[in-house]
Amino acid sequence: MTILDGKKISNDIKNEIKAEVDKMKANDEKVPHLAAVIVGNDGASLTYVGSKVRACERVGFESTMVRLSSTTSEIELLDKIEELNKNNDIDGFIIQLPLPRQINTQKVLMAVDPNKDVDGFHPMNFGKMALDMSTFIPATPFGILELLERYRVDTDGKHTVIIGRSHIVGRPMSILMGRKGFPGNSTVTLTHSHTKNITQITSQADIIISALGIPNFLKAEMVKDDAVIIDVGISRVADDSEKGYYITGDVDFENVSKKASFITPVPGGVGPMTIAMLLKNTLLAREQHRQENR
Ligand SMILES: Nc1nc(=O)c2c([nH]1)NC[C@@H]1CN(c3ccc(C(=O)N[C@@H](CCC(=O)O)C(=O)O)cc3)C=[N+]21
Repeated sequence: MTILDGKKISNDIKNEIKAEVDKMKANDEKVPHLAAVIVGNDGASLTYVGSKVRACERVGFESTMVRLSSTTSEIELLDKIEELNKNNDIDGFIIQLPLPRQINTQKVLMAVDPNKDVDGFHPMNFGKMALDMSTFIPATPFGILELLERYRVDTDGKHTVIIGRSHIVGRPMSILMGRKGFPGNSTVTLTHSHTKNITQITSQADIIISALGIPNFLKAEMVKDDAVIIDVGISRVADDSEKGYYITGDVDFENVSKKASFITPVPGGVGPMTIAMLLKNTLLAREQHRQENR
């Protein structure tokens, strides 16, 4: 059994990006600039955005955190997005999800300039991804592909079962794993809350990608020998530690890891990869903007 070490790989990627940024600096070129918009003060969201900003600093990117109150109206957020769209200094930006109830998420994601949409959530970019055109691939799916690639996990002709059909992970992942190429060429089954007999389906999977958010959902009995297990779940479970919680995935790691050929841990698996790939998309955005001379 091999642990897919997202912490290590994300560090390697950050070092590669930093080397690119150092070259830009040596040539007196503008470095990539990422902005992150956060509405409200949900603890988990703040932690993630904080990690993104710190990652920018680590690789030498400029970063801007835009904090808006939880009572921000949709119009106010759309105005902010327009400002970021027009600001030539910003190469890419993200709107941290979930958004408060008064704001229509679809409307907001459509307002982001597709050329700055480093999350890859705009329908134009999602469509390009589905059509194999070059675009920003959403950071979490992109991170999973990168892990599979760097560990040379064979996906060709394999049966990949995805648990969860979210717009951010499950749905794009189902498209990416079925695309031509490597990683890809899988036969994909997308399962969700209305799926019947899920154990029967997961038991036949060569690769399982779980993006559900239910601790200990995937148990050893649901997995065949030598399966590849990608755990995208991140749940906070209350405990009496200093933090007041611990982080766990969807997978019963202790027992499932005994059967798996490859498995991602939580923390230290897909999470850190998400951050690294957001940086990679921002670098890509800068390169595109440089070619347009700005
Ligand atoms: N517009 C938008 N883009 C996102 O990419 C986005 C989002 N909204 N909303 C929420 C999810 C979640 N997400 C994570 C990023 C890093 C870790 C991460 O670094 N996890 C660490 C542990 C972090 C901890 O200790 O809490 C790990 O797994 O090792 C996790 C989750 C990005 N998301």
